[in-house]
Amino acid sequence: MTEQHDDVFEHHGGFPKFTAAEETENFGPFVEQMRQLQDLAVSVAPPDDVFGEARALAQKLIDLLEPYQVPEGQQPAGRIISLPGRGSLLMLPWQVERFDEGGVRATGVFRRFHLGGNGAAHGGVLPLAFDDVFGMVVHASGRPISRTAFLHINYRAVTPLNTKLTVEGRLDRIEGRKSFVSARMTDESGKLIADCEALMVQLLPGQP
Ligand SMILES: CCCCCCCC/C=C\CCCCCCCC(=O)SCCNC(=O)CCNC(=O)[C@H](O)C(C)(C)COP(=O)(O)OP(=O)(O)OC[C@H]1O[C@@H](n2cnc3c(N)ncnc32)[C@H](O)[C@@H]1OP(=O)(O)O
Repeated sequence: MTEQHDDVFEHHGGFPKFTAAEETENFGPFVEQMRQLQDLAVSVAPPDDVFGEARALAQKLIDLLEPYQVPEGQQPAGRIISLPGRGSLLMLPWQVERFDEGGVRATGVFRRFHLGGNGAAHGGVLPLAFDDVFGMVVHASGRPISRTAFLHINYRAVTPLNTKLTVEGRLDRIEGRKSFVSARMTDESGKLIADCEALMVQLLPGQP
């Protein structure tokens, strides 16, 4: 943690105390355009001079945005719960539909960017989806921010791309610092795609 962080944030455990950010006119559409670019970057095969043009345009974007970097917790990305993936490019572009003590439900699709093989989502993106939902489950149930100690996934069926899926997660039980959580990923017919159990451990003061 830098001195700058200490000035700006109240801490709990090793995490800064995050606050929600306001949605603005251009940020959400910008994130969606960046996602479209990610999908295209992994799915196009143009002549090399087209990549040359793309590089030049990308460099313009980098030059435009680079002066505006801020410390963790001050950027809108990841802090706007009304946006898919809370506006974070790392998170899946899913929309939170329920966020309360009874649990968290998010719906969305895996896109071309998430392709593993043979038209299915990469197995590594499912833990990302579940882990983020569990972070929100802990937050929504009023528990202190915790870190994932273990996360166990059962892949029950091939995970399709471009198909609306739902993840529902909840807090099952609490033992001191330990929150035991579970979640299910289903398709619109209710078919189980994957289920997951995890242990989230509340951080002690000073723990990173
Ligand atoms: C923003 C605002 C606007 C919108 C609102 C949105 C809100 C959204 C909020 C947020 C969403 C996003 C949040 C994302 C969250 C993601 C979380 C992560 O992915 S964190 C990264 C991955 N995880 C790590 O890096 C952990 C690394 N490990 C550790 O740091 C330690 O191992 C830790 C803290 C987990 C435990 O270590 P110790 O030393 O503090 O404690 P010990 O004594 O080892 O464990 C405590 C108890 O837990 C059990 N335990 C620990 N690990 C276990 C394991 N792997 N399996 C079983 N039991 C385990 C132990 O046996 C012990 O149990 P006994 O108290 O004895 O009963």
